[in-house]
Amino acid sequence: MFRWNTQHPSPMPSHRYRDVHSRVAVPLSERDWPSKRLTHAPLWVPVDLRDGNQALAEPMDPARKRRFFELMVEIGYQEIEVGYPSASRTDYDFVRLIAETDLAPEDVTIVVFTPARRDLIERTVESVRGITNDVVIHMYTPTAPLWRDVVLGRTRDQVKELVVAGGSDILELAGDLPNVRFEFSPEVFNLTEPDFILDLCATMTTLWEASPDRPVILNLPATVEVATPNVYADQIEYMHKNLDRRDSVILSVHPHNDRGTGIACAELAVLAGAQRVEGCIFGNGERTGNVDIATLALNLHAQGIDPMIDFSDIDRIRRTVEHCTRLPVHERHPYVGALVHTAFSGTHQDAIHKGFTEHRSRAAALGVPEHELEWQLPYLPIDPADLGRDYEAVIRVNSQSGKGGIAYLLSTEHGIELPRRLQIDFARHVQHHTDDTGGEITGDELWTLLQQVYLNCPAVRGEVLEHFCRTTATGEVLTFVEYSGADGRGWIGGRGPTEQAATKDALSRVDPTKLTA
Ligand SMILES: CC(=O)SCCNC(=O)CCNC(=O)[C@H](O)C(C)(C)COP(=O)(O)OP(=O)(O)OC[C@H]1O[C@@H](n2cnc3c(N)ncnc32)[C@H](O)[C@@H]1OP(=O)(O)O
Ligand SMILES: CC(C)C(=O)C(=O)O
Repeated sequence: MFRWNTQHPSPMPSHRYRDVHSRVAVPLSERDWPSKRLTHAPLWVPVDLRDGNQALAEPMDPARKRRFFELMVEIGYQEIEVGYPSASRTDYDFVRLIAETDLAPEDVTIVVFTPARRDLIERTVESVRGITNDVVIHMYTPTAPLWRDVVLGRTRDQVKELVVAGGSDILELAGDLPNVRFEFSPEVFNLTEPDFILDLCATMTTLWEASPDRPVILNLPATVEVATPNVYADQIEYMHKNLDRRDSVILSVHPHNDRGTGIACAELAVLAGAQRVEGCIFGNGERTGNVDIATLALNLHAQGIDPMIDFSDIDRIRRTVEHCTRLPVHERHPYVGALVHTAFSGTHQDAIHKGFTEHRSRAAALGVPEHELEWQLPYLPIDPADLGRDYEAVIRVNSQSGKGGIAYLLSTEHGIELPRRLQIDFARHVQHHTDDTGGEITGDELWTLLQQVYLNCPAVRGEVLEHFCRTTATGEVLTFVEYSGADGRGWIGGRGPTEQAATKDALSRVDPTKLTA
């Protein structure tokens, strides 16, 4: 039999790891999420100022925190985790700044984060005193077996006591503040026994008297991503179906990206019943990061669903985020990377070029502005213009490119539409050039090469077959003549202020002895 797979066992010690199903039970047997659809945006909660910040070698200074917060407000986030006020003076002072100024518009909810430790809870509650906005006090505790054993050194019952003690402290210190609500996160939810999570969540919603008017946020983090996204979706759907007081709970998720599938986890979790998603804009965060809530939002946009956040100037957002985190956003990062709307390869460029032409003529035929017309372009999942990008970088030419890309650059940057047969001829010259240099060739360099090859070359001898006139973006006219010479067919050009002058120039360079005009 044909041996089509010739891979060998690797020397990697994979036997050291256990699969997720032997680490945690996932009791869901009938699942609804696979047949559900995304129809609207969940409540997004950026945690860049807390979870993202705690992952930076150099945490944000007050000016950076403020700039980031202002950006989040400006683009539409309505609930923002602003810090871990008991952990550092910067975080505490930032919460006080919100209390003492009008930095936060009144409809923005402020979230502060605390562990279940009375001294730290006291400091947290102190930090939010005087804030008139809605406030969420977010308490977390490790609950997964490894964390119970190794980090806390407590049994399940003792962890429950810790959670109840923390929850009671919060209630005692902030329960009478009418603008304050509560959030609980069992840390490493995805590795904790489901019955324990249900027990802790029921205990907290009872203790905090969750009601539809004062719902409790239960945030179920994949603190460390350990399974395929369908497993997380099953875990979330199980909670969605079995949580106590479900109508008084806002079910939230907080995926990380250790396996590179944080986005899929969040999307499937929303299908499974999650209503709120915590993450970071462009995915900063511990290790491989928190889930990227910009990509999540734009994935909705690309499906025709309003993300409720304004990414229409994505490069300005990127620059601000890069400034605040001091981390660069990768060129291939979905939606925002410098190269994500660019095609270098010939067949893709050809398709995009044709797609733009079709788009323009469809818009004209329907009498609809191009930026309003339904988007159907090959290889471009969304219109870069929706994100404030122009079309300049959509096509870039190197040795992988073909005539379509070259023609596109000459057309968009120099206003000149080459006839198809000339495109084919010129593409051979460009290919030699890019093979020699090994690099990219810009629109201006293509223009220079075009002039070298056809306009600044010596005259030729041959018989004129056909000629084409083209007007450039600067108004100059170029005439290209196809001729048949001793070595076969070729092209040569001439230029002038008018068609007549350009044609006369071009024809004179084919065979001056036959010139009659
Ligand atoms: C998943 C997450 O993102 S969780 C957030 C993580 N973020 C941070 O840790 C950033 C800010 N943290 C800090 O500044 C500090 O760790 C502080 C101020 C919170 C505590 O500092 P320290 O008192 O010096 O404690 P340290 O950090 O060394 O150790 C943590 C202690 O808290 C315990 N602990 C950890 N999580 C929790 C929790 N959620 N609730 C209660 N206790 C906790 C640990 O078991 C350990 O206890 P031990 O000292 O008895 O062994
Ligand atoms: C405690 C929660 C919210 C968290 O940051 C995590 O698990 O990553």
